Amino acid sequence: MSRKAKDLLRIAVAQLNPTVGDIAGNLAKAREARADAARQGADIVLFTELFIAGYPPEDLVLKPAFISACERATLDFVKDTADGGPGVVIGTPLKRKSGVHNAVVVADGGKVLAERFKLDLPNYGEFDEKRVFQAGPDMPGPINFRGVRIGVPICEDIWGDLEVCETLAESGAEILLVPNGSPYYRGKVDIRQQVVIRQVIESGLPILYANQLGGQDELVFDGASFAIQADKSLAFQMSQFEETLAVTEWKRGPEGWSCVDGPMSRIPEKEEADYRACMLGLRDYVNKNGFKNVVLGLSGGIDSAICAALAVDALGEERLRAVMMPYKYTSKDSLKDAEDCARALGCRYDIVPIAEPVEGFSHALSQLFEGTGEGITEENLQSRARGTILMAISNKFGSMVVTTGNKSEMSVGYATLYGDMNGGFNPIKDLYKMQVYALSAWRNTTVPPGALGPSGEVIPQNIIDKAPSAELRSNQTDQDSLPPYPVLDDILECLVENEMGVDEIVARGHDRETVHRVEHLLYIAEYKRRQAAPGVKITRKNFGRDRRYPITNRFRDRG
Ligand SMILES: Nc1ncnc2c1ncn2[C@@H]1O[C@H](COP(=O)(O)OP(=O)(O)OC[C@H]2O[C@@H]([n+]3cccc(C(=O)O)c3)[C@H](O)[C@@H]2O)[C@@H](O)[C@H]1O
Ligand SMILES: Nc1ncnc2c1ncn2[C@@H]1O[C@H](COP(=O)(O)OP(=O)(O)OP(=O)(O)O)[C@@H](O)[C@H]1O
Ligand SMILES: NC(=O)CC[C@H](N)C(=O)O
Repeated sequence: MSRKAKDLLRIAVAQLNPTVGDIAGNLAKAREARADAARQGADIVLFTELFIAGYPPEDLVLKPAFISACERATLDFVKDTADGGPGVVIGTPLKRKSGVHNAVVVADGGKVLAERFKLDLPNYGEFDEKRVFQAGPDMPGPINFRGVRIGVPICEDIWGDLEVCETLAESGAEILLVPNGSPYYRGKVDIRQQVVIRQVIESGLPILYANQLGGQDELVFDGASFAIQADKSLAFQMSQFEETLAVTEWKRGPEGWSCVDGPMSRIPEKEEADYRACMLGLRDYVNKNGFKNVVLGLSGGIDSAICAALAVDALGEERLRAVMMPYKYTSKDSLKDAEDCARALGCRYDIVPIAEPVEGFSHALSQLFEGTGEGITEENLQSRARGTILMAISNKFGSMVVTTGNKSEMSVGYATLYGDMNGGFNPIKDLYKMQVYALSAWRNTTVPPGALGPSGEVIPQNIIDKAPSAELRSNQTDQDSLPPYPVLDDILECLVENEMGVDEIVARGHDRETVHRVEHLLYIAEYKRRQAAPGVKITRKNFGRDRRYPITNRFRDRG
């Protein structure tokens, strides 16, 4: 085993997929990774933020039993390092006199070399760390690891203004190892690199950034760990969306440490990245919650088609059951498109007509509803019959219902509560309709790495080309009720992601009345979103923790 580490250091980066709360499983994963790193001659293994607990543990941190179990597992892992193999930098919550901390333990030779506490607790967007953790009381100093002074800032410590990296450099650190739990949103890889480059400039030190992998409820941790040399160049790049361990080699020269060997993986472009995030988020939600398979309503429309493709890619064709539930408004085209889609994907396809349940409800209500005209109530009964059938299949076979509302629909409430909104998880909840089209067209030409589905046109072109329709009455299209999707999506992005004012949106060329209407629909659909299934976060601002609007809300922007 290499002990000559003064001028040469082999650092293994464990970009692994822990499960929140599975302390024993996470410890086993850490052990396996360390054994692998040892075989590859590593001196030290860098794990990601709170690896033993899984990130983010949220209010589990408030449970003393959870905290002590994490510390016990961490100390077991520390003992392992007595074998003379690699040392470790491992994240765990720790309760100390100063409170419960988001911490890192650095260990070698069977002993704890140092504990470090996160100073900057993120408390915005999806993060709530001030709720459960105490910030570290002191600026951290470097840790002597086999003669090398390493600094260990923890995730947000490199994002804020606390100058943790600079202070570490001033107190003699030679290299910075940063464990992260940094969730995906579109374009995040570039943002992280800019953040790290800024810290490299301020500290003059090379920075190794290790990120978690995997889905955790609404969040997807995309890995893509990397390092930036002291000269600001990219030293190595690990793959995105893949669980992997890489051993990197670092040399000490007259100018300090530099990375001389490490992987240089490709980072996917926009559509591929979003698609793979949705796929990984769905896969981990289903697997980590113990579902053997999933079920969805396949209508012949684009939303359910892309969800079916994502489910097959995430889980394999044998784990998806697609159900067409026709009624008198279902067109021949829809029947054919749904069947073609299921056939192209190779999944199970069943047809369960809903005429009987819908007419049964109508019959049961006929006296009560006497003298009223037909309208949205009758339309929603179709949707609720479908939702009930899917939940029955779920109960009978243990399949989780995948729900299929895109972000445009979820924004304006264009979905039926206890109907098509039924379901456990929504892989496209944070994709606007136009993005659903873009990703569908992209998937028809490309099978992403890690996808279990087939190649070719898995979403029949007719589904992409035809006008979207809920088919709840004759000749209905979405555009009867909503502005054209390119217009709607742009207005929504302005309102939701950018919090823009109505005047500003109108100045982009939108009709004022349309903007007011969309704003109103967005506000009055809050009650639906509060009852909606969770789904994968893809944008900077999703409808989960990122956006917390009141349901009861009379504010309207009238300039
Ligand atoms: N602030 C509030 N807090 C709590 N509850 C509130 C509420 N406002 C209304 N409600 C309740 O919500 C009910 C209305 O919501 P809901 O029953 O969902 O019905 P609603 O939103 O009126 O209608 C569903 C809409 O989704 C559209 N759509 C589009 C695409 C597909 C599908 C499909 O189903 O396949 C449907 C459909 O065309 C229609 O415009 C009210 O009757 C009231 O009980
Ligand atoms: N005939 C049907 N058979 C099975 N499921 C259906 C049927 N109609 C609607 N659904 C379910 O309800 C969901 C909502 O319908 P919606 O019309 O919004 O989406 P879509 O049909 O997938 O796409 P599009 O809006 O492009 O037509 C569908 O995605 C599907 O899961
Ligand atoms: N876990 C953290 O502290 C992450 C915060 C950081 N801003 C990120 O998104 O990467």
